[in-house]
Amino acid sequence: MYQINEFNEKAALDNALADKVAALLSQAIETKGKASLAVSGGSTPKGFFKALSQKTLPWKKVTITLADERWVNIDDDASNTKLVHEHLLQNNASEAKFFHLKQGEALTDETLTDLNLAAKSSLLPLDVLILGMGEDGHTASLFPCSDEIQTGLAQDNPNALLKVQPKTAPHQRISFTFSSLIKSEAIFLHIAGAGKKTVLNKALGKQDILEMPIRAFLQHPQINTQVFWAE
Ligand SMILES: O=C(O)[C@H](O)[C@@H](O)[C@H](O)[C@H](O)COP(=O)(O)O
Repeated sequence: MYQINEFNEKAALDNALADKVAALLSQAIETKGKASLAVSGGSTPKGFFKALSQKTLPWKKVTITLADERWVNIDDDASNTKLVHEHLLQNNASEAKFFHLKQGEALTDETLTDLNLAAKSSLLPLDVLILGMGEDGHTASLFPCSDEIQTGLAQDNPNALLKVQPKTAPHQRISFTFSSLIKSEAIFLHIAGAGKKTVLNKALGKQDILEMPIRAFLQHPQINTQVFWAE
């Protein structure tokens, strides 16, 4: 299921999403003493990150991570870790903890196993998940072009994370699996621009999740993905 929340301009969208996420994180902290948030990279979220970073909440009790990461050095401009440190882990949110997906030099099977164990024990299920969407309907690093897409979307995949080698985007990736992301308490799809609305309408028009992986979230019968969109 999904619900579309439309805004007249991106600043209003970013502020509304930041308000909503701040409230959900505060609620999780009140309920269980901690909260976890996974965000996506790309160009869309910078304004949202800045707005969220300025919110007043017990940030020391929040752990932030990424829905996916490019396996590059964290000082590389392509790094989502760099993006989050420069735009979200600032201001009040600088007190939050960060769970690094990019750990070590090579993404070896051993590294992946260690990350899976750590994510499952200290992070999952997520309280709040912010997804982006590419023009091809990928989300996180669940790319339709990748050989790993069926594994990445498998509802019974016991793993939290997987390696992905997209064919239409640069860099080896590490991504949370659909099976781990769909268990998030609250899921948002954050998109902006007319082009992304066209992609969203295409995603809503058919069922094939291998063609457009974002469909696996939008058409899930129990999970209500909140789409936040502005022109
Ligand atoms: O690592 C990444 O690139 C993201 O996690 C990816 O899933 C992103 O959210 C979409 O590609 C949308 O990116 P834009 O916001 O740049 O359109």
